[in-house]
Amino acid sequence: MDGNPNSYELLRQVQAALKRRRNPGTVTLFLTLLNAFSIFLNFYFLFIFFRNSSPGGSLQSNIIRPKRSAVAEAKAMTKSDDSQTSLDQLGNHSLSLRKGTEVVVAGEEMECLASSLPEASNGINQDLKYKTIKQAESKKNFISEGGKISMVPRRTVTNQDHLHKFKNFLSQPATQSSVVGPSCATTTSVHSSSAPMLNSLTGSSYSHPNSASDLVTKRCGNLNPHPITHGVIKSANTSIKETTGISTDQAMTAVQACSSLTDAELTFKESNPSKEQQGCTLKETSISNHASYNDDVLTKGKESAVATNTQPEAPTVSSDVKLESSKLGKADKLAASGKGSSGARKRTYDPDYFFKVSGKLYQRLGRIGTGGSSEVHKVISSDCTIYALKKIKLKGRDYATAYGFCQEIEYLNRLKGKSNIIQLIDYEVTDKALLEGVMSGSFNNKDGRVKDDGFIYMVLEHGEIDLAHMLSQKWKELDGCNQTIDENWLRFYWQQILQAVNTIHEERIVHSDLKPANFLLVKGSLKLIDFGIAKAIMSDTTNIQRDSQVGTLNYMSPEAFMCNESDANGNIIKCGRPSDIWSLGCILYQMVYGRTPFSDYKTFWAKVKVITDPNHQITYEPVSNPWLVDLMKKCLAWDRNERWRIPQLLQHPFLAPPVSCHPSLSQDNTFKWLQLIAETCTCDQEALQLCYQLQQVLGDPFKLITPDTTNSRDGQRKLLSRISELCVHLHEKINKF
Ligand SMILES: Nc1ncnc2c1ncn2[C@@H]1O[C@H](COP(=O)(O)OP(=O)(O)OP(=O)(O)O)[C@@H](O)[C@H]1O
Repeated sequence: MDGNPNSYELLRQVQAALKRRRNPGTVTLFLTLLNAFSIFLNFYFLFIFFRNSSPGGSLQSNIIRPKRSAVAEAKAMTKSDDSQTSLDQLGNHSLSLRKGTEVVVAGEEMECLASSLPEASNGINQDLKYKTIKQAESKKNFISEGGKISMVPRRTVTNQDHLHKFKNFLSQPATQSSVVGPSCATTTSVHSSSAPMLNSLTGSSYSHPNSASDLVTKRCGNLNPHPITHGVIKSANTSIKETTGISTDQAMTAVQACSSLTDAELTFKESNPSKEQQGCTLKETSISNHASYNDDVLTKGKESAVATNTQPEAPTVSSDVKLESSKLGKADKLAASGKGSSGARKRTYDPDYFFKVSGKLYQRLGRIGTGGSSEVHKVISSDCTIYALKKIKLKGRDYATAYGFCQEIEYLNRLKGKSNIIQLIDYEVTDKALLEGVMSGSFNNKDGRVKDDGFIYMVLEHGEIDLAHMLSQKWKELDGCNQTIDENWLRFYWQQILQAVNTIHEERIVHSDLKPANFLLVKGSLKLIDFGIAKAIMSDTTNIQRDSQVGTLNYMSPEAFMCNESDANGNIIKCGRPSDIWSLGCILYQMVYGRTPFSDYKTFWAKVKVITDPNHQITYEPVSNPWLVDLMKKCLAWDRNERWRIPQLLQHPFLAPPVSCHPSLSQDNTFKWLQLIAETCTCDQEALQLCYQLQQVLGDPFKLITPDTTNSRDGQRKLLSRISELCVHLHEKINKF
């Protein structure tokens, strides 16, 4: 009653007033009514008091508070992107809300709120939460919206909006941060659609199967039914020394090949010593390992050239391998074809997929080219280096030719370490007598033919593309543009060609088969290949006498056709360095005009006739740089003694910068003004050419008029009109600048 002092005061005042009005009956009745009203009021306030202090009194606020708290937390967490705790909470919240949405159709918010109450912080136990839900369910102030039963009171519409936002957030693709951490599993179950993508980004256990190394393993697994260890993959990837020009398949094949070879090496680390070759360590043990490995492949039916076997069976065959490797020479084919394998597993390699050279195995990656006498294959060694393997069949060839092929090995050995010559890595001549004869210079069976099924194998540095292909590509690019090959491109490669040939000439070797196909681009530089018909120059003479007439028709010098014949003076015609220079002239001609000088002569005899004719004039169409024509002429002089040598060619003005293309201009003061003009029109090739012609006419007028007409009016007129003609043209050109 302390809580209602004003009501008593009011009562007393009413009683006093009534007494003053002296109406006792009415007053008594009124007082009775007033007391009754007072008692009712007391009960009413008492009821209100107890109602407010009961658990039900705080219930409503509890319902609202955690609801707000949940939404606020959810909102806060949508903003949070890096707090681990918040992310964990997000995982819990998202799961709870989803559960509420799916299970409790009516009263989704209540279910959600009950399960989302932060138990530790608000101290409400599960029972209270249960009561909260029940009491809330029993309330009558629910609304129905659009046919959907909603337990949300009207005054919590704003909270409902937040919840919708929160749910929207959950239905969006999860952010990267949402999948990080231990909650990602939960998140994955909620975001089923985005889970796979998310998993690949996480650092959790989900991410592991998709990690980069596993991807490699998986990819390799597609090709290779057997698992490849991480170590093997790593080793393969890091040791591939050259991949240029390998297709993805080839690269994968190479990696697998390496993995198989490396595995074999790891497994078979036995007593065989390792050898250093060209900076690459190739283990002898790999021979037998490959042999055994490939025999496994064979036994399994030659499924694939790249199939690798890292299964534990490999070590068990090592002893067989060693026995077998000694018999490989004859047993290879038998083993390969499956013939002769009398139950026991043959431990040899499959020649369809591998080459064996000097006991080392090289896996085939594909055929690069076929020459007149050989096949060239792209191969990969056990240390994952790409090489070219040249295979020459000897059977049926005359010994002179076979001898020449063996000599190629000798020359390549001599030219080891020369940067512009293709490097010989390894070789094998199966006809040992032939090789010994060549090496010792004592071979004398030059008339017969090779009867045995012998081969020459040469493992060579691998080139990307040969000059013939480069040229045809270049001309294809220019096709229809009415353009000539870019002069700088020409200068760049011409210089490299000259330097390569100079290297062999300095070694007293004449190549004799120079042509664009025999210059290979290796890591951006041209290197000389194919010394099959090369000849060494004897020490007592500058020329060599050829045993047989060979070469490639379009590039053959006049003397190459007449080799060993007698000239008009009765001297034996020999081929030497100038013969190579002629071939270089043909290559340059092709680089400039896109065809060889004698390509118009189609038949063999027509070509022979025209090339050997000293009076034949090679046609040179005008080109922008007149020095180029001059350079070609210096190489294609019919008389071999007139041809320039390589050191001279390397100094030719064509290889010098444009302004100094006209050296005489700078040497003679008389022509200083011409030089100045030339300097101002370096961008205009026609103007440059006019300067050059003017300089020639002024410098050497006898090219235009004969000495005896110099003093005649006609001669002088002719000279002056030519000079003025050139000056007028040059003037017009300069006016256009
Ligand atoms: N080391 C190499 N790397 C890449 N490709 C090569 C290599 N050696 C040769 N080739 C390719 O193989 C082709 C034939 O090679 P090569 O000229 O050595 O054989 P050949 O039988 O002597 O040919 P030919 O005598 O007809 O000129 C070359 O034109 C070139 O395209």
